Amino acid sequence: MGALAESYKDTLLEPQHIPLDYGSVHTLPDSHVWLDESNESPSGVHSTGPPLIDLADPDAERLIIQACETWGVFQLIGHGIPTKLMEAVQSEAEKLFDLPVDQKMKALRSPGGSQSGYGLPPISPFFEKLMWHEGYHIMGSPIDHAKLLWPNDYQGFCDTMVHYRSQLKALTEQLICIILKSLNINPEEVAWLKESQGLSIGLQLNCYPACPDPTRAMGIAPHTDTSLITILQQSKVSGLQVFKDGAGWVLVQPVLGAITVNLGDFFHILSNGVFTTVRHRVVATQVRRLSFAYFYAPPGDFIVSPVLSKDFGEVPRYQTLSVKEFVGIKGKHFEKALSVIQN
Ligand SMILES: C=C1C[C@]23C[C@H]1CC[C@H]2[C@@]12CCC[C@@](C)(C(=O)O1)[C@H]2[C@@H]3C(=O)O
Ligand SMILES: O=C(O)CCC(=O)C(=O)O
Ligand SMILES: [Fe+2]
Repeated sequence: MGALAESYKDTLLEPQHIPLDYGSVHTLPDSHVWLDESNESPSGVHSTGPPLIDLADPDAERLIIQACETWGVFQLIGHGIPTKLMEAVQSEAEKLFDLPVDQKMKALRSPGGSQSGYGLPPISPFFEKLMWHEGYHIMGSPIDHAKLLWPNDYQGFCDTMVHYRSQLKALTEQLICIILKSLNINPEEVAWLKESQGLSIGLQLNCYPACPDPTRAMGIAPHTDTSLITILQQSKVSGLQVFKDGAGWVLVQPVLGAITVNLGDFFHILSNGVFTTVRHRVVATQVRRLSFAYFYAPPGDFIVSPVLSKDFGEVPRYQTLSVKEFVGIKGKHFEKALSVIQN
């Protein structure tokens, strides 16, 4: 199923690491109070956000590379993902998160197992407080878990998710080719791009329930993605913020029909630190917000080695290691993982 299935597999999920029955909670419990960390730099919210790029623009490739260097995130239109499909994913996910909590608990992610299923973000054990979040992760076939949720009516959900995943795969690989070429790597020579064998692909459905006290809660704590790139579909409700040096936390304002593209840790290492692995978080909101994140990483045995050149530097800033090894280091050291492998 790929190396990402092993992410955070040794982080200890305690009994409290299960989502609350959010519908029945009307004040923020102490377990979920992050004080005003989620509000630490309100000024940043007013800065201009990451660029909006049209993939059909003749200049798109240059703009994408520029965004990889400066922001590590951009919004994309002209991406070819059908609006109908994006809407279908939204409505299937709504149907899922609308289920009574007892029903959702039947598909609870099992500790030590693969990442699939219902639960809090796997990074939860790194924090003292809990996030105002419930998620559902799909890795490999969605059928087994969906059957637990809807014993007689799982096909529509599964077909939609599988169709969405395959459309996103094609788009993701198109973007990866553009970025690899800028690193002087010939995509034709990258075996996993041609054969798709052993790739790590995960589709995470995120739900941030309506929060009674959003400024003191946290949707998803700051993190970088353990991926090459992540494709994110935000709903109309804003909440995603990215950290930009000099500006602080900057809102990624949802744009109708656009998708958000994040660079993850592996492109940062491959580019010898020139492309940004964007640190981001999600603030809690007064109204429910859904988002869908598609994570793409190379096979576990792929060796990630910084590209060296005049443009990317002649001295490697990071150690060479396999995807699997980095996933292990991330699971242990989380936000410090990149500094652990720094030369
Ligand atoms: C495919 C992936 C990427 C994972 C690990 C594995 C399965 C779940 C993903 C997320 C989804 C929610 C945020 C995050 C930070 C988390 O807690 O779980 C992500 C994490 C990562 O990007 O590291
Ligand atoms: O909800 C969002 O906009 C972002 C979610 C996210 O960062 C993730 O799933 O890794
Ligand atoms: Fe993320």
